Amino acid sequence: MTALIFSAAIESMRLSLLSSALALPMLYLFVFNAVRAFQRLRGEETKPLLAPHSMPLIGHVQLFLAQPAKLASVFSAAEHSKQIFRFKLPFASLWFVKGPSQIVQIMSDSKTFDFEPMKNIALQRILGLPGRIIDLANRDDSGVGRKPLPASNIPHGRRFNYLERKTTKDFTRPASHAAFVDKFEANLYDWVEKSAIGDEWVSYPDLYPFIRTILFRATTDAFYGPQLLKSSPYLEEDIWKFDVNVPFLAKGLPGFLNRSAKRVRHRCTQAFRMWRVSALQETAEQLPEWNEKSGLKTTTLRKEVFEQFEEWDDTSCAASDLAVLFGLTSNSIRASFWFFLETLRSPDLAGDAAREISSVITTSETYNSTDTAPPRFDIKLLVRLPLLQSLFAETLRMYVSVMIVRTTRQSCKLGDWVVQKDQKVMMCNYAQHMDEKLWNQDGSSPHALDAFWGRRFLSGSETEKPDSSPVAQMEALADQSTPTGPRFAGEGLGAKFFPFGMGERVCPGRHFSKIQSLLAYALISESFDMELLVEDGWRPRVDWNHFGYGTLPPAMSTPFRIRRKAAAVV
Ligand code: HEM
Repeated sequence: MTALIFSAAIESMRLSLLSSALALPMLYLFVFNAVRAFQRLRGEETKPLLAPHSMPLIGHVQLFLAQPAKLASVFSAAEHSKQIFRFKLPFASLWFVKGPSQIVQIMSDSKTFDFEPMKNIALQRILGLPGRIIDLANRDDSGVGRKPLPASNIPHGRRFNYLERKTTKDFTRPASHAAFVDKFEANLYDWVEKSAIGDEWVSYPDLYPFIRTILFRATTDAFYGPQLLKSSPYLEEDIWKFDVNVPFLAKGLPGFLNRSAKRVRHRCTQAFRMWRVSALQETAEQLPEWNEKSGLKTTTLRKEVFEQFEEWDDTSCAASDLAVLFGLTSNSIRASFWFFLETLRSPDLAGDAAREISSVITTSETYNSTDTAPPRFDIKLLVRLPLLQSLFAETLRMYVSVMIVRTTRQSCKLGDWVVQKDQKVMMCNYAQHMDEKLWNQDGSSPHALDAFWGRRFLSGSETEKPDSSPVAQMEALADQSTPTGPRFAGEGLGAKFFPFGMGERVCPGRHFSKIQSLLAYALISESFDMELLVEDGWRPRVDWNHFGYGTLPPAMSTPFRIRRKAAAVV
């Protein structure tokens, strides 16, 4: 009996303990739901909707680390009218911004939305720079504008982010850019003239490495001068190995999972270390815009900035040079590959592109292997040709994917939401470029966004009704050079189309990138016949492992054949 009473007492104690243990979370849940319901009623919910595919405990980790194609489709499918979604990652939540006006707000307000996460991914993870340099960059809260941000106390000489960026961007100064383009053009012509390809067809297994080699050498020699690749001929191969490893490095995964990633990065850095010793001897003041030893002035200006900061040693400077070479070549050369591929795939586009190109040739002879030089182009007019610009823009729309991340420096309002300080927000240009509701509002366009349509960025073309709005008529009157015919309409599209980012951090290489693709296509297609050896309509799959890190590379080879154009019959 006693035992029964005792066990009944124990049972009742257990139940009361259990119920009080349950009561607390239930009370919490009740209060939480009541607060949320109240906030919802007042339109003040504190967190945006969770994105799909979150898993218990690990949230969206798997999606970000191992399912890039699925991530791309989640980004693209998210409705922009809902503005913001939330991804759960360990120790952090990431707000993914889809609303066009919120994207414009973030990109144009660098006082509130700090570039720091992008810098940290690049310096710490991708380049593996030591902590003292990351601290230097992170302690500098003065922004990258000429005027430091009002809240900052950093002395001018310690404004590392501003000084480094200013000297790197020196290549966009008109005189420097002109020297860069001149050299790039000369290097391309040199390749055309010296190439062993004759007037018999030669087959190649893959168009991507073919274009890559031509453009990598022409671009790198133009920026750094020819000494860099001469002293380290293996750098070209290594940089593309490094390129393959960038997604791995950027994710911050443990090194033992991929030992070759750091090895290749080390070899690339060593190449720059060697080059710096012999190339960067003079002061920028003594140098012309371009010289054989160190290329553009920017390479020496950057060295001079690094010398002002004791945190930077030789290896770190060399790693930073590697970052510039990577920025200069990776995204834009891949874009050039897709430009060639998509244009050559369509006889209709290739034919119209050839007609446009012939209108900006400045030399009269048609090129052939024996008696005349390759044609010359008016580059200023070339980059304004409507169809060529549309082809380039459509290439970027289809193949560029950059995850752009910022952190809030202070709490602020973003659309319907209040964002707390230190919240990471992310946008992805690919998600906007593939959003049917943004591009095809009334659902009437026959041109799906997952198919390349080279005339998408033309207005007033035969494929579209001419734009007869008063604004279009005013523009046509003002632009006497193209009074009729299609016009390029790919600028000022805001958050619908921003392959190069926007605002203060817009890509400084965007003009060069366009020149690179258009000039390379014009010169090579005018000098050689090229044919893809693939079935009609075929195109290589993209390599989704690079989703979010720039222009997507192809995951398959594209065989093709090429021969020098036959002599013109006079
Ligand atoms: C198709 C080619 C390219 C694409 C799609 C591309 C894309 C981008 C994007 C989206 C950003 C902005 C990132 C952000 O806002 O967080 C950026 C920044 C940058 N890009 Fe490019 N880029 C290309 C070519 C180039 C080239 C040729 C260079 C030449 C050096 C270059 C150098 C840079 C640099 C230095 C920055 C950082 C700017 C800063 O610190 O404010 N890019 N790029």
